[in-house]
Amino acid sequence: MSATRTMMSQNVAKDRIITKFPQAFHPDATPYQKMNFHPKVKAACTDNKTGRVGLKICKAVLVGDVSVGKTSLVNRFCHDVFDRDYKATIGVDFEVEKFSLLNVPFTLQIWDTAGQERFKCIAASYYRGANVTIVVFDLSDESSLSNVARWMDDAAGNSSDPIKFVVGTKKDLVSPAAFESIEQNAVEIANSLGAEFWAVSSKTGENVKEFFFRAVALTFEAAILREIDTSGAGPTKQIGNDLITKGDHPNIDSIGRVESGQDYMTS
Ligand SMILES: Nc1nc2c(ncn2[C@@H]2O[C@H](COP(=O)(O)OP(=O)(O)OP(=O)(O)O)[C@@H](O)[C@H]2O)c(=O)[nH]1
Ligand SMILES: [Mg+2]
Repeated sequence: MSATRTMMSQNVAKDRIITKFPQAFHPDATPYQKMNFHPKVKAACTDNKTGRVGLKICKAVLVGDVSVGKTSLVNRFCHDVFDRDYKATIGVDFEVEKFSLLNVPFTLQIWDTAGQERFKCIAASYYRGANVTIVVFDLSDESSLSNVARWMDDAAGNSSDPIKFVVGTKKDLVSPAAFESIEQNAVEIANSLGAEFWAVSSKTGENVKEFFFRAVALTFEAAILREIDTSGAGPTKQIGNDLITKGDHPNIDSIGRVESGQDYMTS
């Protein structure tokens, strides 16, 4: 997390506070059709009772071909920087980001894996238990899109029903006409995989924060709903207060996904 970022209470930076439910990139390119936080989730957050909950830190994993822009996407979001030079990721790396949603602290580990084949077996051991699977491809390189299904299979197949995204990067490199054409294909593929589609540019920053906020909100909501369902005692615990440092490998519980097709319009 950037040291210069203004910190608020609970050590959450000002620009990591989510008060409104972030919307999908495209309403026809998502299985997550809800428009607002679930009323039960809002009630749980308003209640704000302390205590421990089984849920630890949630985990997001980025996978995809070599050089599609996974590290750049993480660096743009976590550090607001962009590097034109390519430095291949060796094995895996991760960042920890703290958020506040509806005044409740929530922490996401963002795992950045290597696209190079020779690191695949290392990266694969980190897929397990991911709450969010993000398959990244390069909007300026059709071949990276054709590998999306395979990456999703590998990564999401090792997790328990994660929230799924297909993210096209380098939007700044494609003309509007080229974008329209590849977007159509990408939306079809994302839909067939039960994933939500996004198009971003780590160079300009376009849609990067919006994408991560969306991923965080869907993960948070699913985590709280699962806690409410499994505890049976209702929303009386505080969620997301555990901290980890690099090197820790917590055994994170997988979370249930919010039923798709629901539309929570209540305020
Ligand atoms: N123009 C432009 N270039 C980008 C963008 N994102 C990444 N790049 C460039 O693409 C190259 C590869 O980016 P990385 O983020 O390192 O790719 P990666 O997917 O992490 O690659 P591996 O770690 O090898 O799997 C770098 O030269 C980046 O500067 C983008 O949004 N726009
Ligand atoms: Mg990388």
